[in-house]
Amino acid sequence: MLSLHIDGLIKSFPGLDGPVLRIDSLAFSPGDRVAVTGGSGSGKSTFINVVTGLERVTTGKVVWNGRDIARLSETSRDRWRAEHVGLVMQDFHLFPGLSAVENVLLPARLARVADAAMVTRAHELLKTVGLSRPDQKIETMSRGEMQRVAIARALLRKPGVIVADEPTASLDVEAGETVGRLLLDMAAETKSTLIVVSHDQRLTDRLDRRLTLRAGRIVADSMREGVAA
Ligand SMILES: Nc1ncnc2c1ncn2[C@@H]1O[C@H](COP(=O)(O)OP(=O)(O)OP(=O)(O)O)[C@@H](O)[C@H]1O
Repeated sequence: MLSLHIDGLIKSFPGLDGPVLRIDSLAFSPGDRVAVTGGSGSGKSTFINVVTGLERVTTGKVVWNGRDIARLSETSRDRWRAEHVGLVMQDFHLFPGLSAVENVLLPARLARVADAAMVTRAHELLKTVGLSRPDQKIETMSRGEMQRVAIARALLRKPGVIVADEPTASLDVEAGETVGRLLLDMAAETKSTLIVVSHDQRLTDRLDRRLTLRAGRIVADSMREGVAA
């Protein structure tokens, strides 16, 4: 579980009139489950990119458990992210030619931390997400199955925070329901802080807190009553 404190964050791109993201102050407690919503171009992906260190902020602090990742070099941010963040992206970022279990293990192998226990965990995670053929090649899987592989991969190293960008967007209702539930159940199991960008109301209604972005600003930040587990 990780806490997040953002302070004086500005993200600008050259050639634009103003910042695409501006957050004066924001805090997530360890284990928070937060939905991030907002219209197209409101800054949701930029928010994810800066809180995970994929992008460097222009100014400001992004402090995870006391560590300001905005001050780290790109290499150190990459290392920090690999250790602490489970990323589930809309387009999966899986590798064709590799099997389901090879995809789950790939980041850990690249980080040289894939020991026997992790191989066992990869197989267990695939079972948990409902996939019984660990050796099936990615390119032969349905989109719902691919998203489950991506979730298993994100959870392999028991990340302190899971960040999912539109995890149900390209799935039909039933697969989206399954993937949403898995994400919540598994975040609870690893006690991870959970940040989900989504337009899927069935999914966002299950989260405790909802941030709404407009033109790069947080325009609403609400706790939800009677959240379904
Ligand atoms: N690398 C970049 N260079 C210039 N402008 C950028 C860059 N990345 C994002 N932007 C701009 O920043 C704004 C926010 O983009 P962002 O992708 O964060 O929005 P979003 O809320 O995720 O949108 P969508 O829901 O359409 O994916 C947009 O106006 C976009 O054009």
